[in-house]
Amino acid sequence: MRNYWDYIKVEELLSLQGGFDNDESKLSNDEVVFIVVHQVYELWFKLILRELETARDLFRQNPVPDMKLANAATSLRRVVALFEQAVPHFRVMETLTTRDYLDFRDRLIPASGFQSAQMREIEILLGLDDNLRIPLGREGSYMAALRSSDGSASPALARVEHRRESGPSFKAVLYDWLSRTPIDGPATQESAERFARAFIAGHEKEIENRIQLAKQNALTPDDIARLEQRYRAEIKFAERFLQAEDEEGLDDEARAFRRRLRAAIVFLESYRELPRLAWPREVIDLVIAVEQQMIIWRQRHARMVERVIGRRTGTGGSAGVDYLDQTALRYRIFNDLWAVRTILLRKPSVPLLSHEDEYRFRVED
Ligand code: HEM
Ligand SMILES: N[C@@H](CC(=O)c1ccccc1NC=O)C(=O)O
Repeated sequence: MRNYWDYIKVEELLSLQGGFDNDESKLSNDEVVFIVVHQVYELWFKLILRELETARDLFRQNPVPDMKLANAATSLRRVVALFEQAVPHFRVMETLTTRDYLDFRDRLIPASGFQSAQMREIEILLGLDDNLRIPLGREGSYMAALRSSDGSASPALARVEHRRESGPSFKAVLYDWLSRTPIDGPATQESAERFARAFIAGHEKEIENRIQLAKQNALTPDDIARLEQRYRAEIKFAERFLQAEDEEGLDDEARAFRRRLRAAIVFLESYRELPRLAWPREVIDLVIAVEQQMIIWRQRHARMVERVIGRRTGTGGSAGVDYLDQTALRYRIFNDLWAVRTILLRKPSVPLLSHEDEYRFRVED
C-alpha cells in the first residue's frame, strides 16, 4: 500500500541529524538545530539548481522556443520564492546564542559552509566569473576547499567539477539569446547600433526638457550649469555603455556582441508593452530578482554570522564576516542587466520605432 512514510522517506530523513559521529543522542538541541538548518538550506539549494538548470537548458536552444518563455519565467519565479523563503530561515539559527554555539564550534574546524558544493554549483550555473572570487585565505582556490584535509577528492569536489563541465552557464546562454533580439527590424549589428544612436538622441531630448524645467523653476544660472553638467555626464555614461567602451580588452567581435546585448536589454525595457517583447522583458526582470535575492541571502547570512560569532576568523579559515560582506558586495553576475536601469528614459523620450507593428500579435484578417 502506498503511504506517506515510504514516499517521503521520513525514517531515513530523520536518521540524518547525527553529525560527524552519526549519533544524535550525543548532541545538544543547539547542535541539532545547527545541522537541521543547514540540511534545509541544502534541500532549498537542490530545488534552486533544478529550476536554474531547466531555465539554462531552455535558453541553450537556438532558436529559443518563444512558447517556452512562460515556462522559463515560472522556473525563475520559483527560484526567487525559494531564496525569499531561505533568507528569513536564518532567524532559527539566531536562536543559537554565541556561548551555546561555542560549546561545539571548535569540533567543526575546518568544516565550513565554504564547502557547500550546491552553493558553488548555483554560482557556477548562474555564471559567476571565477576572477571575481575572493580567496578564502587558507586554500588557493575555492575548489581546493572542497578537497578532504589530506588533499584527496570528495563528493563535494566531484559535484562542483561536474557542474563546471556540464555546459554553458545560464548567463552565457541568456546573453546569447538577448544578442539575437530583432531590434526595431532585423536582428543585425546595424539595427542594434542604429537603435542605440536613436536612444542617445532621446537622452539629448530629455536633457533639453529638464533644462527648460530648471529655468522655469527659476534655478540660478550656476545651479542650471551644474545640472546641465550632471546631465551631460549621464549621457556620456549612456554612450559609453551602449558602445561598450566601458569594457577593457574586448576584441571587435566581443565589443560588437556587448553592443547588441546592451541595445537589446534597453530595447526590451523601453518597449515592454509591445506584446512580443512582454515575455522576454519579464524573463530579464526575473533574472534581476534572482540575483537580488542571492545578494540578500549573502547579506542575511553575514548578519547572522556577525550576531553569532562576531568578527572572529571562520572555521574555514576566512576573515569571517569581513570576507562574507565582501562577497555580498563584489559577487555580481548580471552587471549588464543591472546597469541598464541607470540609462532608461521616460516613455515620452524613447525613440519612435519604424517597425512597431512587427512586435504586436498579428490578428489574421
Ligand atoms: C552559526 C551559523 C553559521 C556561522 C557562524 C557561519 C559562518 C560562516 C563563515 C565564517 C563563513 C566564511 C568561511 C569560513 O571561514 O568558514 C561561512 C561561509 C559560508 N556559509 Fe556559513 N555560517 C553559519 C551558517 C550557515 C548556514 C546555515 C548556511 C546554509 C547553507 C551557511 C552557508 C555558508 C556558505 C554557502 C558559505 C560560503 C560563502 C561564500 O564563500 O560565498 N552557513 N559561514
Ligand atoms: N564557518 C563557520 C562554521 C560553520 O558555520 C559551519 C561548520 C560546519 C558546517 C557548516 C557550517 N556552516 C557555515 O559555514 C564558523 O566559522 O563558525
